[in-house]
Amino acid sequence: MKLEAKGVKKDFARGGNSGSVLEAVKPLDFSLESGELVEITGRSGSGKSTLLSMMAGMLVPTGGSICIDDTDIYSMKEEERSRLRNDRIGLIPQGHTALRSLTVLENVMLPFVLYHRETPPEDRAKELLQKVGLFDMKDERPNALSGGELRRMAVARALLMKPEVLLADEPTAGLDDENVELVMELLRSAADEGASVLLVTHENEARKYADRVLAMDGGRLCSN
Ligand SMILES: Nc1ncnc2c1ncn2[C@@H]1O[C@H](COP(=O)(O)OP(=O)(O)OP(=O)(O)O)[C@@H](O)[C@H]1O
Repeated sequence: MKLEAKGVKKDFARGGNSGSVLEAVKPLDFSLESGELVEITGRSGSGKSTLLSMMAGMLVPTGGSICIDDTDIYSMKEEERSRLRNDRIGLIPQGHTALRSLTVLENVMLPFVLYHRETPPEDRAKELLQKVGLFDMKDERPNALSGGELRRMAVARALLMKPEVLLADEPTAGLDDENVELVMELLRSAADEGASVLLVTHENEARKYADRVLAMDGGRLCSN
């Protein structure tokens, strides 16, 4: 699946009623093909997460379009876009997004629970928990997990539905070298199996897994 940003931009209102605007993402073009892993680096505040949220169908651009296989996702009805997000896009957002009332296994199965009615993919969820080293914690509640363990749980959740597009915002934040490698290998495997993978990271270690490394600076994207 091809994910493409065409002249996409995002402005945020700044300074209350002063009418000033922050151009968090300046008009840019970017495309992500099946089977490739692209890394975006850049200073804090340069617009990386804003771009990723727009690509994920979570944040309406101020201008331009985000297309999946030539369909503008923001021209879809909200319900259709949310189904597309759930079925075809795996998102690892910044920070922690665990539901505290569910177990680790149930948290990983969430993308399934939201829309599907057939047999839950429990075996796949367990296999992913094994891969991220959390199988023994599958029945715990998220508050028993460390920050790094919660990140790894989010990686397993994003991979559950074998998404065609995987968008990861700092998926290795707070992980030790061994776990950075483990998570990067999972993202690389997803790309090798045909997913389009976009990764925002400050992690130097991630470079060796990427097909392309781009840098964001002041809302602009350039090759690195
Ligand atoms: N909802 C919002 N409302 C107003 N300004 C915002 C909003 N979200 C982001 N910004 C601003 O847009 C700019 C880009 O933010 P963004 O989170 O995309 O940066 P980033 O490169 O991902 O940073 P970091 O590496 O720290 O996560 C920042 O100046 C930020 O303050």
